[in-house]
Amino acid sequence: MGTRCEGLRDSLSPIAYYEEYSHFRLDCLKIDDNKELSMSANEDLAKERARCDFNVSEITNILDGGIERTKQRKKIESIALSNGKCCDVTPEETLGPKERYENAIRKSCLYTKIVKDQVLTLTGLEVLGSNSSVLRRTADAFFKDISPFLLHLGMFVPTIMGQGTPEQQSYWLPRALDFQIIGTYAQTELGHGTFIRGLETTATYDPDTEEFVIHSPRLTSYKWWAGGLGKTSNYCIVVAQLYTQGKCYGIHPFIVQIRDEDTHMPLPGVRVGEIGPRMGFNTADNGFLGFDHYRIPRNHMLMKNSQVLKDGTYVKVASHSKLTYGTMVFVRVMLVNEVAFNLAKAATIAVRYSAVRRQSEKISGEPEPQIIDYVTQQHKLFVCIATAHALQLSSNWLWKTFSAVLADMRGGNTENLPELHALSSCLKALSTSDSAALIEQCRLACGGHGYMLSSNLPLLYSFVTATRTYEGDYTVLLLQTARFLIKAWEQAESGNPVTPTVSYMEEAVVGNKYKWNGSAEGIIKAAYYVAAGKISSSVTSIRKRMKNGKAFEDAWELTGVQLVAAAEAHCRAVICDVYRKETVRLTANSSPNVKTVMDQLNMLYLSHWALERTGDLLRYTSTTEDDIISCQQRYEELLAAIRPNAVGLVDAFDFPDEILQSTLGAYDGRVYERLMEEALKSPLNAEPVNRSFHQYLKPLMQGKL
Ligand SMILES: CCCCCCC/C=C/C(=O)SCCNC(=O)CCNC(=O)[C@H](O)C(C)(C)COP(=O)(O)OP(=O)(O)OC[C@H]1O[C@@H](n2cnc3c(N)ncnc32)[C@H](O)[C@@H]1OP(=O)(O)O
Ligand SMILES: Cc1cc2nc3c(=O)[nH]c(=O)nc-3n(C[C@H](O)[C@H](O)[C@H](O)COP(=O)(O)OP(=O)(O)OC[C@H]3O[C@@H](n4cnc5c(N)ncnc54)[C@H](O)[C@@H]3O)c2cc1C
Repeated sequence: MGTRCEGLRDSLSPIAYYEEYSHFRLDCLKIDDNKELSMSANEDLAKERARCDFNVSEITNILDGGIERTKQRKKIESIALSNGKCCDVTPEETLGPKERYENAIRKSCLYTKIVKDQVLTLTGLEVLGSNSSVLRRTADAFFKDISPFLLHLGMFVPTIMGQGTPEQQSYWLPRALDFQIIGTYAQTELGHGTFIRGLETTATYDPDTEEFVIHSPRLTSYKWWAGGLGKTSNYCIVVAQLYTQGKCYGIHPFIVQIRDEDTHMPLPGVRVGEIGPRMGFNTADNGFLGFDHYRIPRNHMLMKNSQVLKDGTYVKVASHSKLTYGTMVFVRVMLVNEVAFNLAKAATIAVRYSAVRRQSEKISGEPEPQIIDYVTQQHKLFVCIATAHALQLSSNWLWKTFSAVLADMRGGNTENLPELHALSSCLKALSTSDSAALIEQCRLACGGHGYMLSSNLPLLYSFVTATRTYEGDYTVLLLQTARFLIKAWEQAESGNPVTPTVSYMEEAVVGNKYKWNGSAEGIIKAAYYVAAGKISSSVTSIRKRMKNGKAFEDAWELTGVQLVAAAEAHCRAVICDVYRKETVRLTANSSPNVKTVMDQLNMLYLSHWALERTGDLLRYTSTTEDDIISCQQRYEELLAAIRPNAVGLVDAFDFPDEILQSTLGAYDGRVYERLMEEALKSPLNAEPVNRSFHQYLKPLMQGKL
């Protein structure tokens, strides 16, 4: 295709060039007829699939959580995709902000109707809970960016379920699940996101009318950011400082109607709008919201964990003061799965493209190699596949832990909540941070074409990098985990029992140095020793600072960098451990080749992180330089071993093209054809000469401006 353009620009006048160009456009569109560029799949990809030595669907089933889950997912996908209305004729990224939003609403309604009429009847509510990733995955066939309804099912409904009394649930849930009302979660304000005890919106109880008066006392108290708030939602959860009988009881959740159910006009006393263009999330109408002494009925306070009686008496029901934060914990757990899924998409795009793309010469005069044959490319990409597995399996494990703690709490036992909070915080922080960095690595691995929006890599990045910030910023959440770790260390030091995920401390407090052994179990143990070493160093620093006269808070603050590193190391060890154990468990009955390739990926992940942290290994364990050299050698052997199966491994993620939405990553590998097809949809190609030529360019070029 390149040869058709060569020299055109040099030999033709601009107008002739455009004329020639528009002719060229038609030629391109005729490519299918004259077979100059084939419609058939790329040959290199076909060869890659032929050389794959394991059964791809076996790994698909493992990742889905079993063969039945795969069948159900495929059924749901086929229902959604067979509808045929999910694809945009005009790429959504080429639309203006209003059209983009309107198109997103059109598709959200269409998708919701399919889910309500066809999916829920098939699966029941399970698809909204433990199996919700199926719906999330299918939704990506409809939205390249984000649905304005994301927060409705993602946070509004879960908050009612987690914070509402049974009566409140039976009133609100049927309306919400039937989409008679659409809601969001408005917690963050202009002035405060992280420090939620500092929120400024007030909810003051008036016993005379049995109402709460919701008020935004100043600009910084305006709600800011909630997805779907700007234009879509007519209800929302508002998190506000509760005042009753002259006393403030801290933040509580309220259900607040903000728009008329019929006209959709904002109600009197409510000021609502959209916050303006963002790095991503541009179809999600993130909004602002302010209240002017706006009244809501008393029973719109979500009262499962605490209540305000008719006379204004405050009653604490819950046994743990942080249960109001429950929705955040739930979403943090969900996000680990969410980013694993997006990283798997990026890896699929980059690996397939790297099998199609040929560049440079390894040996003079030889054909250009597929770029996936460069070991540096393998180094960039295979860790992405392995990390997607690691995070997917960790997310399944975290979900099980979450469900168990939730079941305990239903029986009034909150004993394991601190451990769940520490785990969900650090796993959310690390999974989002790793995924964002690796999606960007995938984009870079695709060279210039990765920069095209049609590759889908930039949008995946803009979405996933936001997950590192929202639902608790990376640093802030790791510091939460660090609080738990420091306390656990002190417990272990004094010989008291500690909870399962920190049991490694019991051995480490004795002060042994771990001797490296290159097995999977050995690397995991070394990772735990690194975590223990960093926690111990942090404790020593805090104590030293306190000994020198600092208050605990100051000593803690000054040790912040070490504390974050300690929490990161702890979380990395947990991921390595869970990934290993789950791989062994899930492949126990697999065919030998599946076992081998899953083991290779797992070892690759472990060796990768060992090599990334050689300084820590040398400092906190008895690892030697020779050990590092042999680890590096093993890592390079693993790259070579995985190479023939790389395309098979990303095929196992089983993304239909409609969900992947990428010119570079489609199953058939027709990369260049798709790039050109998408380019031709650019609004700038609708006419040969843009009017700005006559208005500005021509006068400039002819000296008449
Ligand atoms: C797939 C669905 C996609 C949905 C899309 C979502 C779009 C985005 C939505 C949002 O972003 S919504 C807004 C989310 N906002 C946040 O996440 C705010 C982050 N901040 C916090 O969570 C908290 O403020 C804080 C950082 C945890 C601090 O809270 P606080 O100041 O109240 O506590 P501390 O004094 O630091 O700690 C006291 C004590 O409480 C324990 N703790 C804190 N949080 C929890 C919890 N969630 N559960 C259990 N325990 C908790 C903490 O560990 C301390 O314990 P001790 O050390 O004293 O024992
Ligand atoms: C795309 C997107 C969607 C969102 N959707 C919603 C939504 O639907 N509903 C909602 O309520 N909110 C939403 N948010 C808001 C989000 O939850 C907050 O932005 C997030 O919790 C971070 O808070 P912040 O913006 O106040 O950052 P800040 O707290 O101001 O953080 C700024 C910097 O200060 C550092 N910092 C802050 N506190 C500390 C500390 N104690 N110790 C050390 N460092 C600290 C942070 O690490 C960070 O580097 C959304 C945000 C985004 C980007």
